[in-house]
Amino acid sequence: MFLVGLSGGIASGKSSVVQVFRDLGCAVIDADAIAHQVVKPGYPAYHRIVQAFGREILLENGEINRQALGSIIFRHSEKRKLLNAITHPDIRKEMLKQILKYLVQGYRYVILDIPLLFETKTMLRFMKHTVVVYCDPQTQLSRLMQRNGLSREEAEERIAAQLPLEEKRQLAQHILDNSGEWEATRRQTLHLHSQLEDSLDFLPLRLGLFAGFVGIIYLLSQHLLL
Ligand SMILES: CC(C)(COP(=O)(O)OP(=O)(O)OC[C@H]1O[C@@H](n2cnc3c(N)ncnc32)[C@H](O)[C@@H]1O)[C@@H](O)C(=O)NCCC(=O)NCCS
Ligand SMILES: Nc1ncnc2c1ncn2[C@@H]1O[C@H](COP(=O)(O)OP(=O)(O)OP(=O)(O)O)[C@@H](O)[C@H]1O
Repeated sequence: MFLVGLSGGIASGKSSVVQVFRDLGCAVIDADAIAHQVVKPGYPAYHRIVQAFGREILLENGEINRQALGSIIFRHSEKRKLLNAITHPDIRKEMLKQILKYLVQGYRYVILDIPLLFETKTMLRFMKHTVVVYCDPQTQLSRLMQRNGLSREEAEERIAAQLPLEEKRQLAQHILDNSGEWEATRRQTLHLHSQLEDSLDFLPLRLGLFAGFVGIIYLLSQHLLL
């Protein structure tokens, strides 16, 4: 089994692309969804976050108010580092569990949607392929403002909390350009999917060729000996 690390910038279109892979039946691990899971009441990270950020970041039902926490951590880099230090080890453990689950289920590859893949680098070395979902800066800003109902300043703050998308683009093996119409991105995603599928055939093909070669040598040797 091999791992495919998929990343991008905030609101560049990662979740939309990942949905295409899901629809194709691929195994997908979503780091954002795991980040939401490991901070639920009762989980160890929940208590550490309440200790560090105070009860004012809680909703009435006791759950973490992610909107409130987000507005703190995207504004203050030291708070962001603190939240990352609390949550990232638990996120990594859960990702590892899910990788093992997919391995046992017999999937040949798993797509990991990790927004901070290139920032933290921890998971990077395990990826056979890396993919960046890119869009131009203006498109990213306007999609983020629209989706989250943010002012320009707030959206710029969130974009600045990550490595520039242009830099991520330079670091990835595969780029999906999501600056334009969705249909164009969907087509690129389908093409990438077939490339990944093809790379699956590589090992069985090599084994097949090797077995064929051994077989021919055997037959030739039998023929020559007779
Ligand atoms: C800040 C939080 C509370 C905001 O929650 P919310 O539901 O509003 O947003 P969501 O989780 O869907 O994240 C949206 C996007 O924000 C960006 N983002 C999230 N956390 C961070 C971070 N620590 N640094 C930079 N960008 C981040 C990512 O691009 C992500 O895709 C939440 O994202 C969080 O707990 N983040 C810390 C854990 C983390 O690093 N998650 C990223 C995946 S590893
Ligand atoms: N090609 C496109 N054309 C128009 N809108 C798009 C396109 N691709 C994505 N969007 C919209 O842009 C927004 C961001 O997309 P999406 O949620 O997939 O990004 P993301 O990278 O997963 O975001 P995050 O980093 O916050 O998790 C969504 O509202 C989505 O519907």
